[in-house]
Amino acid sequence: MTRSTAERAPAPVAADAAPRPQLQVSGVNKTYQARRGEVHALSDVNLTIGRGEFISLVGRSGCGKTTLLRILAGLLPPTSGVVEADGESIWRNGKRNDEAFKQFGLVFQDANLFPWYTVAENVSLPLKLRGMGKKARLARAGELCELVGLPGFENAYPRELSGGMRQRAAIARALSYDPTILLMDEPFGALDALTRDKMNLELQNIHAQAGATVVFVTHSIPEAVFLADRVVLLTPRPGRIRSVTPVSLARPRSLVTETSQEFQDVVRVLRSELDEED
Ligand SMILES: Nc1ncnc2c1ncn2[C@@H]1O[C@H](COP(=O)(O)OP(=O)(O)OP(=O)(O)O)[C@@H](O)[C@H]1O
Repeated sequence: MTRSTAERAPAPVAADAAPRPQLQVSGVNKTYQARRGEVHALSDVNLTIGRGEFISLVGRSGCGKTTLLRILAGLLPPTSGVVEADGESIWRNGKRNDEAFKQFGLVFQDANLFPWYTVAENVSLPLKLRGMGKKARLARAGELCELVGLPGFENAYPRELSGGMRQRAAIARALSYDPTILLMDEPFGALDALTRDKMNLELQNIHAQAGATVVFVTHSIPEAVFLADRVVLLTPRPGRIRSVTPVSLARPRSLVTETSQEFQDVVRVLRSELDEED
């Protein structure tokens, strides 16, 4: 296992070298103006994310995970620094580049489904907003329900679904317009342990099929390691990248993977890094 600390933005590459990374975070800082004074939430964050890569973001409460994800998601401007998707800057002078954000899908801890819409209507809502006709978008919703493990629930209402099923519908909705980048903020944080295990297995399959790049925020180190190609550990006050740990466990991973020595070694290293902060 090779590891790097506080990854820096790479040097520019020649035109004929490897393709450009999908997401590039360079020198990002974020300071909030709070009543108790300034909060330096992120300090000099540098990260390069490849196409199709699965990145888990972990760290103690308050280390800036959500702040970083919200900056990537176009919901919060950085105080300084650059974020690029496919070489396009997604923030310009504090203003969002809406064109660049069309390729992003977002999933949060709360599924945020509209209770008066069926699953299919919720899942296909982004397609409606993009002007797709009803027949085509409901057909697409059917495919997505299949993909996320909700076949036969197209006409159910959110109140008829379990928490895990609602999160599946939220993932299907985020995938409806084929985003190339999926940003997920503790999507399974409110689920019980067994459902969470199941959702992790399914997310792995969805990621393999949809091929999107994923940035996944979690408090759970085992969950982070199970899902990720690389785990990014943030430390607080101010939030900065402490380490980037590649996870080379073979895919597809199963629950048996978690009993392997390699899995447990990676989890132990990350836990001990967190403990060093105490
Ligand atoms: N709107 C805000 N105004 C002022 N300070 C904020 C605001 N949002 C976050 N912060 C502060 O910025 C820091 C990073 O917060 P953030 O929510 O990004 O951390 P986190 O790692 O996602 O935490 P958690 O794991 O608890 O969700 C914290 O010190 C937090 O108090």
